[in-house]
Amino acid sequence: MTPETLVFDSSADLIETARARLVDAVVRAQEARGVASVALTGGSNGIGLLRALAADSGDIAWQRVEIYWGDDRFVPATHPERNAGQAFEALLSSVPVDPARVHVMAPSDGEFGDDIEAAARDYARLVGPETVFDVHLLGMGGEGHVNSLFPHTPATAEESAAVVAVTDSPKPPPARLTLTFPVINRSREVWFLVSGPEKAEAVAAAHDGADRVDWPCAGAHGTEATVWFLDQTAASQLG
Ligand SMILES: O=C1O[C@H](COP(=O)(O)O)[C@@H](O)[C@H](O)[C@H]1O
Repeated sequence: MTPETLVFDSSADLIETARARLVDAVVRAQEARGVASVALTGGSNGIGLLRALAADSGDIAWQRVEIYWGDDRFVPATHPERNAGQAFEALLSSVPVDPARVHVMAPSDGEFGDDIEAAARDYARLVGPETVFDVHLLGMGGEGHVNSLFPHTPATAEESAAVVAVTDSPKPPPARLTLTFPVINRSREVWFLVSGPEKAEAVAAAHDGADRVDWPCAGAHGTEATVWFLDQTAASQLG
């Protein structure tokens, strides 16, 4: 399926359109199935989108949103690099979510202590074989990583486990938990939120059908839609 690629003058414009479309996607999912399911991402635009939603989340019924994370850093719960902590600060502490529907990945001082493999198995059990995200949000690194799936790593090659532990992430912090491609790619919609000239080569590689081993961003797609929200600099190498 051909991805939809939207190019904006600025990341602020990108975020505002993604916000409006996410409100619409969540409301439609709630109308169709009662509960919407969203996988969040960290990163500048991912957290910017959550801030924008805190200001205006339209008709979203927050009690009926299942919230997951695509990845998180395996550091103490209060560490500033936790994607979950940033998401709570940006949005989740100010909207009426159902705590039982907010599925945080374990931190390194949580119930599994520093046993990152046990933490990965636990999140894989939680996600199970059935969970399908209505929208899986993705940021992207300049080398094309999405979630914590980096080029030329076992996590990126994973074909069965839903969640894996990463202990040598090239981007700090080194210890992370991440959803894998089998789970990302059963999402109804996968949205990339990408800005900055350092991301342009990876954006172009994904659009040119690169191998996900080299450019992990090339391997992520939704079953119903794949949408790239780009600023002009990130789109600058598109043909
Ligand atoms: O390490 C990570 O980076 C990506 C992208 O971050 P950005 O600030 O360059 O947009 C993020 O999406 C991912 O969740 C995170 O763990």
